[in-house]
Amino acid sequence: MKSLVCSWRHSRLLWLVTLWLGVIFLAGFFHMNVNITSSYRVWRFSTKHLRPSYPQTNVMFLKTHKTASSTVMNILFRFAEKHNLTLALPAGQNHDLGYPHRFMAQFVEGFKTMGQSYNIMCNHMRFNLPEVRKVMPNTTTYFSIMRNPISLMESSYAYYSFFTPAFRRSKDVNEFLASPWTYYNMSEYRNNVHARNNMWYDFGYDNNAMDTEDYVQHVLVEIEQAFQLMLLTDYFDESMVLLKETLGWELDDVVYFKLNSRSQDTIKSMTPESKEKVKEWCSLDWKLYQHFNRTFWRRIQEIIGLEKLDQEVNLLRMRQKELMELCLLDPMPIDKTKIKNKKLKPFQSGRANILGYNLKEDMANETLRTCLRLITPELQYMSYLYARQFPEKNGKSTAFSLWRR
Ligand SMILES: Nc1ncnc2c1ncn2[C@@H]1O[C@H](COP(=O)(O)OS(=O)(=O)O)[C@@H](OP(=O)(O)O)[C@H]1O
Repeated sequence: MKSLVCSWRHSRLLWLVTLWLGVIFLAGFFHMNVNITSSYRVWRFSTKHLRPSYPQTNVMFLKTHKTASSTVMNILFRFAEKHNLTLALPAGQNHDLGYPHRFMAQFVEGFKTMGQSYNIMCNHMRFNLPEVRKVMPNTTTYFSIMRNPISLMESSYAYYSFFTPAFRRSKDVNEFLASPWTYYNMSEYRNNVHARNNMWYDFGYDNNAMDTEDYVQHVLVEIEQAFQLMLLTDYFDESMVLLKETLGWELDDVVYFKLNSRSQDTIKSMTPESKEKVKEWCSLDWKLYQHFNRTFWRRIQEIIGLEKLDQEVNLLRMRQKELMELCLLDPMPIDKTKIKNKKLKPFQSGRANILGYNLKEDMANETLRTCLRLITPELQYMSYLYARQFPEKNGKSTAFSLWRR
């Protein structure tokens, strides 16, 4: 009897131990599963950093203001033409996607009938992810560009000197920055977006918000989740190499001529005090820029490393030089008054004297097309592409028959 009880106790103990081991095993399994899932996420994320095996054609570029974004836009327009892609262009006579209002899907020409069948979106907008997602396919790569807020402020001041009330009231950028609250009125909110934390605003956030650690952290995380790549104006050529690698594009796809640049006499030198003041006055942009400057260089290390980056940048510059020699009459961008073909004059604004180009004469047809695409200012290029994509609609007011000769 004792042995029976004993063996019964034994088997109960055995059963309990088995159950216990089972529980530990299952817990371990689930724990491992969680780890597998999270490392899978990390793995999946990091494969995004590898060069895709075929060129990505679904691309959303948030065109921030005064950040070399028109040069990037020209690259995207040329790529769209080369691959016969569909652009998400501003509806009707508009030249941007509803800026300074938050983007809405209906700001895109043809959205109601075309739904998510666009490939490239790159006009100015105030970013609004849920609405952008209604227009762009799920496979879209999102990227944008940021500039050091100090030089950005100087550029914005010149370009928006008449448009932005805070700038209009001050004599120059140094006077404005010496006492910004004297000129900046919160009630003129939307007209003043270029005067304070303009990048923060373009990404869809409140450019007058309180700069607190939690808030900034929250926004940085949101932007990182929405955008796969952040470029830097201040390292434009390095950015082009990174863009080409991220999208699986060719070198020629990202070769460019600098667009929307200013004459030297409209560039104001900023005092050391003004430069320091920008970091405080635009502290949200300053933090944004610092953060994405760090992620930019980390990404360079991950994808190509500094040595290969140098080689690629050299190749890009050599090809750029080659094309400049092939296409351009003058070795540098020229004053607007010297542009022979008035249809190629870039849009002028404020105190900025925006430069342009003259093409060499007597080029063969195909070369002429290549060169024209490289120097065509954004409004003219957009009008041309709009007319091509929507031949049944009235063209945009700046429509030129550049390619019909
Ligand atoms: N490749 C390259 N590298 C560095 N900087 C460049 C490049 N292309 C354009 N730019 C400079 O970008 C400024 C114009 O920016 P945007 O085209 O974004 O302006 S706009 O918002 O579309 O009006 C304008 O800056 P400022 O000259 O300081 O005003 C351009 O000179």
